[in-house]
Amino acid sequence: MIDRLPATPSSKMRRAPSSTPGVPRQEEKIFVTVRLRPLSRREQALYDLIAWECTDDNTIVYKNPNQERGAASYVFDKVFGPTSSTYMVYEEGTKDVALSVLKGINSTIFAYGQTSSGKTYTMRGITENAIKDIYEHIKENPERDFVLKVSALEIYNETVADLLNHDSGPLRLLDDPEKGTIVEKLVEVVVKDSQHLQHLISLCEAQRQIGETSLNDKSSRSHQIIRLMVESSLRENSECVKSFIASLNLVDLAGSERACQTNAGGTRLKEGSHINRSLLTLTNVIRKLSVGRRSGHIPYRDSKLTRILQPSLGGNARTAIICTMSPALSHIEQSKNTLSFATSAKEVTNTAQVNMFISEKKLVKRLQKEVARLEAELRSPDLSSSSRLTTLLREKEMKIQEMEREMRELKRQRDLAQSQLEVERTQHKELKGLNQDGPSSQVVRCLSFPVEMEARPGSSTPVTRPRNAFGGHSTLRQSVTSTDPSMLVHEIRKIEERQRQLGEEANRAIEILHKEIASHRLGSQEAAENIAKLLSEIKDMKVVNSIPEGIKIGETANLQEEILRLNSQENSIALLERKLECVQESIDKLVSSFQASAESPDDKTQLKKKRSHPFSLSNSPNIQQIIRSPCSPMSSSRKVMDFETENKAPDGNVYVPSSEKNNGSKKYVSSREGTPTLGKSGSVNVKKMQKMFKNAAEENIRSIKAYVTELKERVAKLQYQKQLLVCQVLELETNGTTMDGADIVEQSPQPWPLIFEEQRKQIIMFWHLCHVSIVHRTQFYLLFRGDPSDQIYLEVELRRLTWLEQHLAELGNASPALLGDEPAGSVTSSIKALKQEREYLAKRVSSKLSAEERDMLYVKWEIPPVGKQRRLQLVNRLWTDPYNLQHVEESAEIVAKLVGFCESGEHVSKEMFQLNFVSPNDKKSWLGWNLISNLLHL
Ligand SMILES: Nc1ncnc2c1ncn2[C@@H]1O[C@H](COP(=O)(O)OP(=O)(O)OP(=O)(O)O)[C@@H](O)[C@H]1O
Repeated sequence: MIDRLPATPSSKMRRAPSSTPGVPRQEEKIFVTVRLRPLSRREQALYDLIAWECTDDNTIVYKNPNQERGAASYVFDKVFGPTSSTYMVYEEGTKDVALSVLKGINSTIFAYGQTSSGKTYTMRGITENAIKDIYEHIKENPERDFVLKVSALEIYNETVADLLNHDSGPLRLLDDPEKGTIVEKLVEVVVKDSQHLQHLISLCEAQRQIGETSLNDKSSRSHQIIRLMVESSLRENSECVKSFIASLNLVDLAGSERACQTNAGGTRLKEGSHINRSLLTLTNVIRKLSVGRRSGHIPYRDSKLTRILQPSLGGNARTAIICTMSPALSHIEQSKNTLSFATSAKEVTNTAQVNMFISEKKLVKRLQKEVARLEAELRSPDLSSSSRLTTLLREKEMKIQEMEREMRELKRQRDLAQSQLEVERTQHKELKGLNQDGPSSQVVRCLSFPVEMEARPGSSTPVTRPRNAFGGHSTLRQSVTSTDPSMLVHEIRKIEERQRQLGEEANRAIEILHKEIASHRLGSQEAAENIAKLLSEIKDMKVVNSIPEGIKIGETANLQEEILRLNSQENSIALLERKLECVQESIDKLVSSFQASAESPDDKTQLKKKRSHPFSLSNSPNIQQIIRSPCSPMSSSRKVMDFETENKAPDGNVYVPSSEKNNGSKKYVSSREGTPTLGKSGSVNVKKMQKMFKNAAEENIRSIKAYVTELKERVAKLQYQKQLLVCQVLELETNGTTMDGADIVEQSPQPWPLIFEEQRKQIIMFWHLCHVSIVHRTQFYLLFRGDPSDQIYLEVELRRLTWLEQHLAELGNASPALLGDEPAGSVTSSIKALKQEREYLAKRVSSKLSAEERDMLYVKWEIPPVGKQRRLQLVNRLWTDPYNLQHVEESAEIVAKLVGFCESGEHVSKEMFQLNFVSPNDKKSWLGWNLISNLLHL
């Protein structure tokens, strides 16, 4: 724990750079106060004059009573006049520093001044108050243990003596590399309480060298240092082993004196010269320190006093100096010297820090406690292990119960699946029995199954499965797993029905678009051309999109025929899709040409355009119907609501004074902001109207665009559903030629995440076997991550790959990798294509990956540091291990970066993802479907 340092006047404080990690240091200047005593009886008797005055708490002024001239003033941290009590001096000048010792910070308080100026008088009071406060603090902090030790010494004639052990004789000073200067054999007494301490201090005083001078009856002839060591730590039961330790030095210096003033001779003269010499060293040290440590050598070693006080002078301590002064004019020179010393002292900076140490005693106790605890644990091992075993057993039991429950559920599901399979087998055998003409006609016979069997009473064929409406994925999945040909035919028809509805919807949209555009005939040539083009495209679309309604589900259905028919329709679907794209492009052009014309600065042209193309939405009443259409992405948006409200006829007009002062006419505007209406004067805000019309038209076209996009996506979805059906037909055909009913895949119901993992593993394996483009693998892998809606895509991909793999095995030389472009290619060419793709990706390594990323990948993928074509080596290692899922994941990440699959920011719609083996960036549409048809050779 690190305690905050005691408060210090902010003017004196600044943070030190943290040089000692873990221990806070604080730079702080010495706190300097001046105390001016009253005139002594002796001075009064001599009619001495008062030469000093404390003008405020910080300023002392010299006023020469004999001269009228101006006075010199000195400013310090605190100045105490003759009426100030010692308590006040303690409270305001030294208490804060003194009590730092309780928080682990060394502190020193000393009094400096000429002889008889009041040093001893002041220090005595300060010591008393400090002791009182220290014990008060100890009382208020019972959670801490405090240990106080006291030692005392005097330096008399440059000899150090122990004031608590008078018989010890002169003591030596030793230099300790860690502790600094120490006084050898100095007795340290453990203090019992405050009285004990007071008593010890009084003993010291009694031992101190005192002599009578002409200035002071009891003049201190030595420097006295009382050192109080304070150790504190948290009490026994605490886990904290850290303790504070610090010392408080209470220093009463001997007074500087002038022999002429003290009338000293003999012993006193000798004492005086020693005193003055050591005080001179102290002054030199202070002066040097005051101009900064860079000023060079600091002469600490020139006196014992400065050696001992070294840490307090610019070192690890907080220091307060009280400079005592006589107010007498007769001592003016000495007083000025004192103030000069004080002025230097206030510039000296100390660096105090909290002194912490690890209490060995506490550490030992804590370790002993820990050992005892461990021993106790060791002594009763059975207890702990048995309770652990019980917990483990309970956990195991719960697991077993859970597994049993799962087994029961699995059994139930298996029985259900088996009974379903039985039904399937019976059905299949019956169908097989109808056809004896070989594999292909077998399929035809299968497909000749009556479509609406339930509707035919008296039918001999049992119908066990209810015919669901063909709607969402769940129904589709059910149909996928069933592989019932009649269901397939039924589903194909349902899809067609949906497709037809979609077509109708598209036609309606296009018609409205047509009307809309017809009502907005633009004036410019370019726009007119655009419109003409758009109209012809729309016309084309209507032709293309008219999917024959006449095809009715006949008495019998043939899957082969169905596929042929689907295949022929496919062209029209692809055409529809392309046309939708053309319409979109035209709309884009229309918008841009309209914007260009609207931005024209020519007001006349604007007006002309406005007149000829009033973009009034009232011209297209059906547009709201489109927007409200359940298929429209705008159907529920707040935008539509605003749009409707914004454009309807205003409820009432509000009079607004016109700002156009040129005609001073009054103008009426709609109560709705921005919707103009004709004013009584007939003036129209043309620009405003143009802007409004432009916004409305743009909004309209945006809605249509969104709607066209949605149509495209829905067409794409239908395509996938169809693809899935075709795959089923293929599978059925293959099964029909090679297997009997027993070979129909028995699927145990599994949770989707497991199915997903399984299918994805298979797909990865097929990709590898079929040398599929690694860009395709990456895109598919990253797009389909196990969402339940991914089922259909995985199903299609898996079926296609299964079929392709079989197909390759049969042909021995087909090309799965180039399915989109070369349906009849060879394995060799697909390998070649893959190689080219890798070379292409290798070229992107430098531009798409940073040098750092490259280096990291080279290391990770173990590409030798020297060697040619490191980039190609890296790419060649991608997607090479289908068994290692981490390898697959990492390969996908790298390829995605190389092709910018992730960074493009574009939303890659799953529905729009084409299951052909080319990049989705390739603009070709529906190649996947064409490919399947081609492979079917239909
Ligand atoms: N602030 C004060 N108010 C009243 N009397 C004071 C004050 N300061 C000092 N005295 C008196 O002045 C006399 C000299 O004081 P003191 O002995 O403390 O001086 P000193 O600086 O320690 O002298 P020396 O250096 O010679 O030891 C004492 O009689 C003391 O009582």
